[in-house]
Amino acid sequence: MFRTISQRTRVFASRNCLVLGAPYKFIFSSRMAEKSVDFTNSNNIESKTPFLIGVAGGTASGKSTVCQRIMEKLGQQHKEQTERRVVCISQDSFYRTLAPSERLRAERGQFNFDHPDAFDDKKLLSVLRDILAGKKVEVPEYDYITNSINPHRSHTIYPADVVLIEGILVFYFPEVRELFHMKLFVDTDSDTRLARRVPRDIMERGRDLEQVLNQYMNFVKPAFEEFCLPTKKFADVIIPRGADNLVAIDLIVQHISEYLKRSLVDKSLTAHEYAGLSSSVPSSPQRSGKSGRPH
Ligand SMILES: Nc1ncnc2c1ncn2[C@@H]1O[C@H](COP(=O)(O)OP(=O)(O)O)[C@@H](O)[C@H]1O
Ligand SMILES: O=c1ccn([C@@H]2O[C@H](COP(=O)(O)O)[C@@H](O)[C@H]2O)c(=O)[nH]1
Repeated sequence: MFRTISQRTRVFASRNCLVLGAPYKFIFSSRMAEKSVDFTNSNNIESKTPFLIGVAGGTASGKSTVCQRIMEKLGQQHKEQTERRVVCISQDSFYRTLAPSERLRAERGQFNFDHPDAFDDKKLLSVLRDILAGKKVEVPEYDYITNSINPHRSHTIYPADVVLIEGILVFYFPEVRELFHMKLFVDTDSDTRLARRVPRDIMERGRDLEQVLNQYMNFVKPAFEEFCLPTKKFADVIIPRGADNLVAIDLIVQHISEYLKRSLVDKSLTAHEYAGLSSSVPSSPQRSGKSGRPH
């Protein structure tokens, strides 16, 4: 059911996913591989779809840091935006605009930003579809201090070969989840995540200790258990300890590099065809229609 790629790394493999840990052997599951997305661009010409990688995990698990490490190792971090072959987008850019009453609640720390309803999943879906169609897209910048989209700034995402989308609930919405060619789940224990979130939210997101802890206990922790953690089962690869797991990051980088190399040599290679190269296992639950929402 699994294809053995190398004998160097131990992988704890369940039927449908990998847990990348310490030494033994590296096994690829076809769940990384079975997406078929055929799109045409606005000129009705079939365009090459980028390889879309979803990166989920609890708050402060290290999703952005893992993506940053991947970009660095692929030498993409310091390239001009228009030159990048790998780009990264945050699901936080797709928080929805709050109604005035919700805004007041948010200011008092009484709005649940960890619930799926806090996101504009339709907009996320439409942007991802445009990306898969090879289009240039504008992604809003989210301001955690004002709890709203920054009206003065957005980021242009130019067509790239590989697109990483990171966020707490990127595997929650079935239509979004089904677009990914590869799904990673950053699995960092809750104590470590809270210990990282507290200083981050105080230093970078304009909160005080009491606000951070209240929000965590009232919303973040229960929503993680109800909405985020159940989506771990959709992951192809689970990364314990996040960015500390250099072995896992190297393996993922190796996989992406291979795709980048092959797509340079063979310009007509699609993300799906590449994914198919490592495929030999039956459909994932969502493709065989056995699963919808994760809980
Ligand atoms: N492996 C690590 N060791 C120490 N600090 C880390 C590590 N990974 C992330 N952090 C820090 O923890 C905080 C949250 O990390 P981040 O990558 O932004 O998580 P997420 O994107 O999942 O919210 C940041 O301040 C980051 O610098
Ligand atoms: O206005 C906001 C919007 C979001 N949050 C919190 O952010 C995290 C998600 O971001 P991570 O980088 O994955 O931590 C989520 O847990 C929200 O609670 C916020 O506090 N305020």
